[in-house]
Amino acid sequence: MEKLIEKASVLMESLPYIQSFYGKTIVIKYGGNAMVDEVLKRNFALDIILMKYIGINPIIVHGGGPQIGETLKRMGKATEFVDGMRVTDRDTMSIVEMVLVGKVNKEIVGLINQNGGKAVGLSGRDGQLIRARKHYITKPGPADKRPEIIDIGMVGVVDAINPQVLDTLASGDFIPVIAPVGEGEDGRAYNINADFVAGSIAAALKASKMVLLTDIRGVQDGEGNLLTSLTLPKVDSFIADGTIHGGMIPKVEACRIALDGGVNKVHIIDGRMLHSVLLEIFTDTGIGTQIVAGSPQSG
Ligand SMILES: Nc1ncnc2c1ncn2[C@@H]1O[C@H](COP(=O)(O)OP(=O)(O)O)[C@@H](O)[C@H]1O
Ligand SMILES: CC(=O)N[C@@H](CCC(=O)OP(=O)(O)O)C(=O)O
Repeated sequence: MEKLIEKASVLMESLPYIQSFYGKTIVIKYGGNAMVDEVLKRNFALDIILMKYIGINPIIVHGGGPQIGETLKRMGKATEFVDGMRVTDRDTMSIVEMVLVGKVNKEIVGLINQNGGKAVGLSGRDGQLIRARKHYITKPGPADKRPEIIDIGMVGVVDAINPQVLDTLASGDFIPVIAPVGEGEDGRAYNINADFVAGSIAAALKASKMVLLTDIRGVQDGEGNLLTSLTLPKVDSFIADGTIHGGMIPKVEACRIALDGGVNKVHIIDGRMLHSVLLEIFTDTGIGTQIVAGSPQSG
């Protein structure tokens, strides 16, 4: 009996959160490194279905970096990253699109639909959802020289988001699942880091929350301690001293884009933990790292 009462109190703990998120949009970025095994993937799908059934509007943006890497390796194609971005020549771009749109996207859509949800897969090229422009990396040159500009091929940054297609899907009770491929003015496909896509979509929709699922507990300090809350000025100093590096940089930058765009709350959490999305959204304690705007003084 006590166990049953315990169950009821767990449900009750979620009531204020269900009330406050009812009818609201939450953008969830599902990183390729968090798609570890079949049980995790199925439970991620179930979490999203539950959110939808209780009246939240979840929007999924997925990655697939490791999955792209595996396919490129099988095809004997080398891959290189500059500042966390995959150098993407024309051949690589068609493989990126094939893996993200044709494989990873369809797998997530399939899992949600098999378990009773209504998911629709999209790439940023569908319904002009993501307009991209070419991304160049700029490195400071020697004191008296101009900065060095590095061309990394068909890598894009988000130029504009057209949320019309997402609004249409939400009004039909569908769950949009978005692959991070955008289309340029030249009509070509561009490979965009999925964190940036999530941040830009959350900002365009003025989402109530954005949650980035990754393969680590959250942002850690130099000693490896989990930081439960972090301000943007502190993020800047952690990037400057190298505490935040590699794949964590696009995540915190995506949080900045979302916060600047009016998103209320942004979180980086461990997607390898079962039901991590639900724990973040529906419990008093939450998990992972919350990033807040903060003032330069507040650290
Ligand atoms: N300060 C930091 N705190 C936590 N992780 C960090 C930090 N700096 C760099 N990282 C790295 O960022 C990684 C997450 O980025 P990434 O592997 O690109 O994830 P995803 O595939 O989910 O997008 C972590 O596994 C970790 O190695
Ligand atoms: C430009 C760039 O690097 N794009 C990424 C897109 C996929 C992605 O972001 O996947 P994760 O979230 O799983 O890392 C890539 O090619 O790997």
